[in-house]
Amino acid sequence: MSSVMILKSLKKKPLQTTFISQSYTIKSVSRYVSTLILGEHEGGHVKQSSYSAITAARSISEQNSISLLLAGSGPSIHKAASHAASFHPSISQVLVADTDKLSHPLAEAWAELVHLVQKKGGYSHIIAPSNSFGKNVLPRAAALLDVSPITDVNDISGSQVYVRPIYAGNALCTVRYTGADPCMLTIRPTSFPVLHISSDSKWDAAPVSQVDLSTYSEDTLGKSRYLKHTSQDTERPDLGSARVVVTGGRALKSAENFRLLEKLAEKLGAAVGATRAAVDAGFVPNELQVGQTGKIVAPELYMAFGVSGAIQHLAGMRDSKVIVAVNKDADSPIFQVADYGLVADLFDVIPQLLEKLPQKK
Ligand SMILES: Cc1cc2nc3c(=O)[nH]c(=O)nc-3n(C[C@H](O)[C@H](O)[C@H](O)COP(=O)(O)OP(=O)(O)OC[C@H]3O[C@@H](n4cnc5c(N)ncnc54)[C@H](O)[C@@H]3O)c2cc1C
Repeated sequence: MSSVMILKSLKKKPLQTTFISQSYTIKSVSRYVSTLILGEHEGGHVKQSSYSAITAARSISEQNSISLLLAGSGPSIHKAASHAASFHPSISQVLVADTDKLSHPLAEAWAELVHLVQKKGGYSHIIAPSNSFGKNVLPRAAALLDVSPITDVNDISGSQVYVRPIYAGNALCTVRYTGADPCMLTIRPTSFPVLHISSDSKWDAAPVSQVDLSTYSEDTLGKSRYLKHTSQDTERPDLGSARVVVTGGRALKSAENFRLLEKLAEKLGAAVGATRAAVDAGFVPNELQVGQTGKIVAPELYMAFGVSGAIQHLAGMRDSKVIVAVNKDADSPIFQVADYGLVADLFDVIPQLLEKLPQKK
């Protein structure tokens, strides 16, 4: 690596844009705030993205009364509910909708459930993570409740003022919600780190209550049918929540060459990501795509190999804490967002990294 040039660049920050009508002023409105979080669970545990939604709810108001809604059937939902009830003192209650009709997270069935729970609970806010689950369920539930949702929120400046990216993340837009309750949001989990509390803190676990499903309408349930669930069968961390991500672009040239990146990921305990060009070329499956039409990630370390840095790709990774880019072309746009840049051939760099990095224990 001796003959390569190292670039240190200033990260370009997205433009901050405020689209608030002049007649409004930003101030926190003092009123009773209660939030329903749409929670996802797997294997008896609530997913981290749902806990990020709790952090977002706390940003709306510290006095927020937060209810976490879980749905499904069997012992795993009760295990997840019991974990969640003692996860953080800001959780006021855990609601469990225990029915076979919700064993699989079908959007229509969930939307109907949210409609029912909102009618009973009268929450001022409803929040879901901005992932396939939240993006699927929340707009449908919003339509049933006749409100307009705000999506992809990455900052909260008051109980009704939210920041969200526009133009593929090149500008941030501040919006004020002026509609009727509930104000419905999808939030970017990477922007709201999960709240942790020291293990010696003591508080009473939140109550776990069953949702009364006697009026749960099944009318909408015939519109979609559950077929099967496939998930990444890997010991590597999940791309959406990994601390380190190594991403390859079109320059990798083949699925076989992506094995190099996988070996690097194994050494670093990282998740593997890819650009859309690499996915479209069939080097890796679609679920590894990072970007505007792929996953949004914000790891501690993002390493991009042979990635040009198209705006649609940057939209999915520019919030990463440290970005390292390796590219043959010194003028490649990826260097505008990189903290550390290496102008080099990835086929020289990756084998050297593999040789020098110790095996992860
Ligand atoms: C509506 C829409 C949505 C999109 N959504 C996404 C999205 O979600 N995610 C996404 O990634 N893209 C998305 N795209 C595509 C995006 O515009 C780019 O085409 C894509 O990101 C480019 O991928 P790439 O960087 O792998 O390929 P290229 O742009 O072809 O870049 C390859 C890079 O590799 C470098 N290189 C070549 N050989 C080597 C080598 N041996 N060593 C080191 N460097 C080398 C080159 O200098 C170049 O910079 C979208 C496009 C559209 C229109």
